[in-house]
Amino acid sequence: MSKRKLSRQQRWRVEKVQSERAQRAEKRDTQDAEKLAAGEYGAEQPGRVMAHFGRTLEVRNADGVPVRCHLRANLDGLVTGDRVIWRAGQEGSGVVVARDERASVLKRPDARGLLKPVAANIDQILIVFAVEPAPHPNLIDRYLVAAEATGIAPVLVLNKTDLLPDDGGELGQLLERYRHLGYTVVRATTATDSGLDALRRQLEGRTSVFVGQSGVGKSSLIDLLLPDETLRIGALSEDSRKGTHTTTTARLYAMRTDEVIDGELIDSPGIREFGLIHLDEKAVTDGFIEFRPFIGHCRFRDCRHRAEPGCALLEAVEAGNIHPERFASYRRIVDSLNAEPLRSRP
Ligand SMILES: Nc1nc2c(ncn2[C@@H]2O[C@H](COP(=O)(O)OP(=O)(O)OP(=O)(O)O)[C@@H](O)[C@H]2O)c(=O)[nH]1
Ligand SMILES: [Zn+2]
Repeated sequence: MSKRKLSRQQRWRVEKVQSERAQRAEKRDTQDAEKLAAGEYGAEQPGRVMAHFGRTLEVRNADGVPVRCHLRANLDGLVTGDRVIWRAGQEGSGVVVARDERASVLKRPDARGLLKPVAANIDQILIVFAVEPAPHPNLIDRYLVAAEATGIAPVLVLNKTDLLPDDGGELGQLLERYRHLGYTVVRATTATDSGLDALRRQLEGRTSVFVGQSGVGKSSLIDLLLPDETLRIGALSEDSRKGTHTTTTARLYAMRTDEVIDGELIDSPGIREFGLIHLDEKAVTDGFIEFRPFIGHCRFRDCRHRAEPGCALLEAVEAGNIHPERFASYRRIVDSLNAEPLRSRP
């Protein structure tokens, strides 16, 4: 039912229910504090947030078992991937009492365009490309720049290598260029049994997210990496029954071999759509990692690296130290930011 169609009385009831709910939550928090003081909770132990639904969290304990927890009143803004300290209560639930320092945070714009953390402690962003659909020339650079701005290491994953010509084709050469820049490049295919071996090695011991254009095979890869698919989908549909936003809630999944966790994925539709919005010109320049030795060496301090005399970047392109296609790509990305001021505004 649309909100506009609610009668005044219905609206009043909705507000009443909401305020009662808020009061109950507040009361629960007070009770928690009392229980904590009274020693009704177990010892402090480490855990990791697998998912969050308002003030309820799913926290994975040290043995990898999920526990429903709620938040202590003074803790707010926990996100999937956060490492926390929690204490077990009765009936298999618990309370989160503290959050560890975050090693990294992935942010996304909310409905109003404000950047909000959606996941924490991610070790690498896997940028997935495919032989088919072939990436648009600037696309890899756009993803790399966006990843560099987060401080989280990007990894290029070329998927569908079964479709690659024997000589590797243009795409093979392109990826060599990125490897030369220092980026990790991994090849994958879901078409053969050993097609994910290199990818699995790259995922081992790390927390990763998959991003990339539609159709490159993210779902196919994730489904193979997390074969317990019913569990995964089951968890998602359970969330939607409770009325939480499955489209925005990120979830942490453990990849296991013989019950041992050997890597973790954080996934949500929003994270998969990760892209270049919200960057300014400086962030784009900084995101081209091979530019770094030359930044600050232009004759003019406010050089925009267009046609200025004594531009260290242009000279580096001339000298063959910056690939002309990367530089052209840089230009195009900066121009697109200027052309879309609304999208680049935080
Ligand atoms: N030949 C080949 N096809 C693949 C491979 N991996 C995935 N595909 C196919 O590519 C198509 C798209 O795969 P998806 O997994 O849906 O891609 P996605 O990135 O999740 O796409 P969105 O959900 O739109 O973001 C499907 O038809 C897959 O079967 C591969 O390694 N080789
Ligand atoms: Zn310059």
